[in-house]
Amino acid sequence: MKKNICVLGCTGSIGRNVVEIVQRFPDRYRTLVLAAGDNVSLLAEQIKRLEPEVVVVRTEAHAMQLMAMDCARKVTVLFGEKGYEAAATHPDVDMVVAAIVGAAGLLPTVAAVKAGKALALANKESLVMGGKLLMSLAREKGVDILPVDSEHSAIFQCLAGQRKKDVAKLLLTASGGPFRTLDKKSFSTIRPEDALAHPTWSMGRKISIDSATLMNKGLEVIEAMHLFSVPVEKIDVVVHPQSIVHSMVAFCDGSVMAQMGVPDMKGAISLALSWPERLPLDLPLPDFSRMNLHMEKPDLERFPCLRLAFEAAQEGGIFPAVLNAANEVAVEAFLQSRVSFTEIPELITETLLQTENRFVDDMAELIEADAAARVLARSFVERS
Ligand SMILES: NC(=O)C1=CN([C@@H]2O[C@H](COP(=O)(O)OP(=O)(O)OC[C@H]3O[C@@H](n4cnc5c(N)ncnc54)[C@H](OP(=O)(O)O)[C@@H]3O)[C@@H](O)[C@H]2O)C=CC1
Ligand SMILES: CC(=O)[C@@H](O)[C@H](O)COP(=O)(O)O
Ligand SMILES: [Mn+2]
Repeated sequence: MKKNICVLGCTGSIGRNVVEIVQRFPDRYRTLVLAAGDNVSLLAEQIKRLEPEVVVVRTEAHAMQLMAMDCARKVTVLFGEKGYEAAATHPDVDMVVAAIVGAAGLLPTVAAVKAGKALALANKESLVMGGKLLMSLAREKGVDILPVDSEHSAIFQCLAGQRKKDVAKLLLTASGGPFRTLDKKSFSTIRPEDALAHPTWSMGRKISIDSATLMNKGLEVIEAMHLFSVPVEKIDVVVHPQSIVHSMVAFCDGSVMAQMGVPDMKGAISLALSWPERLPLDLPLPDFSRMNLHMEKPDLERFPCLRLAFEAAQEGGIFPAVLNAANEVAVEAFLQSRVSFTEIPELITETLLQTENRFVDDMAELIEADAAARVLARSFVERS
């Protein structure tokens, strides 16, 4: 039987890869629901190719624009928060791929879990913000969360068939980003186009900047804590510029398992769609005969975002959500050239310092904390 899929964030870097895989395996998958943000023209193309029943866009104006197009005649067009929720909970959908970027992905992801849908999770921000709540909801609903993030997919694969009590450490690999070897004195002159040029992966704009500051790895540490129920003390980051080892797990007997492959997200995405099966993707194998795999320690002094994320993970409460919100504001401001590269961690630090931490037990409080952190962070952008 075909698996009916809803792709949240179908027009993004992850979403386009999902669409490619679905088109390649039409006997296995059908995209019943496609949810984009603002890219109406790409969504229109995807509608022609995939013939979904339902599509969602961010605004009513986008929905009107789409409905005026020939390709959307037979499609139900929805928009906004209610639209994403309807998409994620559509009764005929078997699996939701959560690939909206940032905090905007939280509510549809929660809706999918509440509706008991299998979840292929790319949107790491939802776990950073509300990991405890989301994971306990998933347990309550018996929902399988299949990680799409390459490191978490790697760890998931290394853990398969292992006993949790035998795990000594999760070792998350980081490429180190485009400035791994750059002198700290030059950091203040980094331009958005320099930071967007990721050395190994092709990804959306926000995550590319996060990789350049190493905040991506910080967010991934928090994501791993929740996904694998492991305390932060059992998670290490290893810089590995070639991005061939996607991550590793060390066990109590000193054995270390690594998952490897070329840096192409189709591997992790297809595994989340097909687990426990594997699809014949024909990706090239890494050329080990020419490779000298390099690993080194992360430099927390040049990349303070990673340190901030470790600290927020240790603090818990609303701090990871505040860190995430401030980071989203800072990255957006950096992309608009309103703050410099070195001001990104400064702005996050200021936001955390001005926030009193507290522990919350519902999503509404978490969203309130996110909103308050954004107001603070934006005020720092205005001042800078
Ligand atoms: N790219 C990668 O290789 C990896 C990504 N991830 C994670 O996956 C997620 C997606 O990343 P990526 O694909 O790179 O991001 P992109 O920026 O390429 O795509 C983001 C997607 O989200 C949609 N979107 C943006 N804002 C909103 C909003 N407010 N409401 C609804 N939809 C919105 C966009 O729509 P539109 O374009 O139509 O406006 C687009 O479809 C992120 O959380 C990222 O951290 C994790 C591992 C690897
Ligand atoms: C592909 C993927 O999973 C990204 O999150 C990737 O890890 C980014 O690279 P960095 O290791 O540079 O953050
Ligand atoms: Mn990753």
